[in-house]
Amino acid sequence: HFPPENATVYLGSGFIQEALRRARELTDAAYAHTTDRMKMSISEGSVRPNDLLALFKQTGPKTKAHIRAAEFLDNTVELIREMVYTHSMDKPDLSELLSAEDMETILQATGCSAEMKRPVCKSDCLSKRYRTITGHCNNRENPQWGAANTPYARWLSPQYEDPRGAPRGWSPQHTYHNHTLPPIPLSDPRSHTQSCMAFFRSAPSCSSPLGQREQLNAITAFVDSSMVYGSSDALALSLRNLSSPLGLLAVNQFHSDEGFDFMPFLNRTQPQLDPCGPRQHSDHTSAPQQKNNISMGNASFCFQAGDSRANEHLGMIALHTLFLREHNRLAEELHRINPHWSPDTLYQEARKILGAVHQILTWDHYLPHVLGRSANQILMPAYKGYDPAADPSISNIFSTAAFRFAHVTVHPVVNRLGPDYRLSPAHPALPLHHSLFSSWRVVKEGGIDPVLRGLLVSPAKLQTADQMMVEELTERLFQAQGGLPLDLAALNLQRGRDHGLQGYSVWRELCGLPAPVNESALSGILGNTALARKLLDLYGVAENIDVWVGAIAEPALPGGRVGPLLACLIARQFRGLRDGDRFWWQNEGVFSSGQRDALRSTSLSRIICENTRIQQVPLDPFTNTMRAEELLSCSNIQLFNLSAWTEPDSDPVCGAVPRLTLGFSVLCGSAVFYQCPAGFLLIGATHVTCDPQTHHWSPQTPTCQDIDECSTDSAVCPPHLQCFNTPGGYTCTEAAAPPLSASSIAGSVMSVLGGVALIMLLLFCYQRFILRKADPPKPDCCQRTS
Ligand code: HEM
Repeated sequence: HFPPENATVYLGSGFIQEALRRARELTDAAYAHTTDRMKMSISEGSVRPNDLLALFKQTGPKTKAHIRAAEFLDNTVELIREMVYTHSMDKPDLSELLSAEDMETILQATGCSAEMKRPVCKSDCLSKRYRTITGHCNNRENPQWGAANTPYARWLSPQYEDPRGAPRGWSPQHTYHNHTLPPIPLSDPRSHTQSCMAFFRSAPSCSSPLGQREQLNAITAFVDSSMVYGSSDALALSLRNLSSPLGLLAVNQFHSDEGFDFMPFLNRTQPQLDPCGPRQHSDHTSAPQQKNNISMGNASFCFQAGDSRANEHLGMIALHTLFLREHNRLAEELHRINPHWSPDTLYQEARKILGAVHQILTWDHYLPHVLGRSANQILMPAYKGYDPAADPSISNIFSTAAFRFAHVTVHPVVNRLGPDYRLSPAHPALPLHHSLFSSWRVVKEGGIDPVLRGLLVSPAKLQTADQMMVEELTERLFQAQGGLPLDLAALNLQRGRDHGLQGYSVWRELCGLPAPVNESALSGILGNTALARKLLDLYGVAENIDVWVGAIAEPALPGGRVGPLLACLIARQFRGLRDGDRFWWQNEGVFSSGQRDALRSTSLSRIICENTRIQQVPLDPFTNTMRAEELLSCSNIQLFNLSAWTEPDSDPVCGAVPRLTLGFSVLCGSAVFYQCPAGFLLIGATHVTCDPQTHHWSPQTPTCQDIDECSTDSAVCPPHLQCFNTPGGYTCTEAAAPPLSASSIAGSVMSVLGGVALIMLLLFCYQRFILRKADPPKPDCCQRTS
């Protein structure tokens, strides 16, 4: 079966099939192992900190399918390599040994072929108006750019320890610039209780079958409020309230926040695995009542949102809840001004507004504080319109290192404040690890308002060289969920190696910043000789420093929270996300100029005022508010005026927009699109267009016709019940008689009343003319009853 030396013969199908068979077995065994591990967690009745890491990833069915295919592919390629090596003792170059057909066979068999298929993009007016949920087709030429379940972009090629993707530092003997990479130091307090910290590699993606390992981004890259709506169609659908005619998102059916909604609970099939409830022995600082598991029926405690990290921190829960409420508020308001819009249109328009709001809050209100005003001006020049050549995909360096800068800004204490912005005994301040995965606290401890007030007036942690990350994150991460705690700093460093990120100096060079060649250069860059020495003691040379730690060690730029390297990397990512987004809120044609003007006035404070009971807010929630006197009353905050979303009722050329008496319509360009309510069928065209020649709408306006479910589907009711059609629905009843409509009920009441009146009259006549025979009869009296 094997090619002779120096032959350019391909491996052949028998060989490929054997590799595929063994790789499938290996992959299945790995999945079975994970299932067993999960079963063990269930039988132990606990979620271990490492299981929580798995929860961090958005593993919907589509992501799972891609990961499985990629792992199958990875195992196949690895096996082929091994099989060739054992036979020829030669380091194989698979690109020479696998023909194009062999490669196609492998991609088909593993499922990667289907995963990498170019999506078909719709081009009707409404598809051009709204983003897809998955982010596909934003870029028409490169429809995968920025989409969910695509690999992270690389700005620098990866550097692994072998040609495939072994993590940097995997082999203790492997050296980098004559130095080994440092392991977690032995002085770690955990070394008494655990010899190592479990770590799972990020899943590979299908994208580079024979090349180096790439990781998968399961969510959309775009700042599109996907944390509210989800990044997969299935999740997006499950987050909606499909029975509402208002395009609302589903809300919690068990609890409300004094009239305001909570997110629904996640419907977990294994409630034991839910990490969000109070823990029986979480630890000694919990109040006794918090230690008892509170029953929520069969529902789980974790909230369901568009992003799986929603429950990770109380602040995240509060913000996710806030945006859910804002969607529903917007949809209701839009319905008020456009009652002819369908639930889908209301959902999409509210989603579009929330996406724009999120972009404005991020770019205009948040980023300048991260980069510093002057760096922001230089690195984030004014918007010049959509650039189809700009790739918005999230880069590996951004997610694995740069945007994790914020881990060093996380405060160790979560303040929850009362209406007077003071700590109150009702909801005391919490150590950070008690606020992780603790959704029950907003349900049972005063809703989201105290958490939001805490966020509004508590400063972020200031990063210092001697305490980069708080111990709450390095010593107690997920401790309250049981098991041995994790260390977020160690995870960040190891993740960087797992993803093959190159060292600190190389990234500085990419940014046009001088690479530190010696200790004094590094001391100059870090503004701290002791820190520079410590890093060089550990890593030997600056090229070896793990980029995350090198980057956060740089002092912040004036008015910002990050140093020059992070500013460069973060700004580059955000420029791509802005310029490469066809639905960017300022891109011509996305919103009207009136709508853009309204959007410009948006603020996080306004959203808080409109969706909570909070009465006082800072003018700019992204700057630190020190004193209660600096707060403004909500009545002084500019409200969001949606009048620019009122749809015109006439077209300049064709006049009045043809609407449906029963049914929905929406104007898109010079066309009107129609939809019928559930239970009705659209008869006629799905849309009509304004004909500039005739000045008429054509073709004819459609109508909505009631569907007779009883005659179209005989099995609609159980066999022993009879089906009766009603407008938009049907009923199943035992009685043979049809259910009464409103008009027939009124008719029946009239008949009964008439009958009673008749009897009364007969009685009256009987008494008067039969019992009292002496009186003369009055014919008109009895005549009236006839
Ligand atoms: C209490 C607050 C936070 C906690 C407990 C937390 C925890 C975590 C954990 C456990 C991971 C996964 C680590 C790994 O295995 O690689 C992670 C990843 C990450 N975190 Fe945080 N984090 C927090 C706040 C933040 C903030 C404020 C930001 C940014 C503004 C942030 C940005 C990120 C990013 C970008 C990733 C990588 C995501 C990915 O690629 O999947 N985190 N965080």
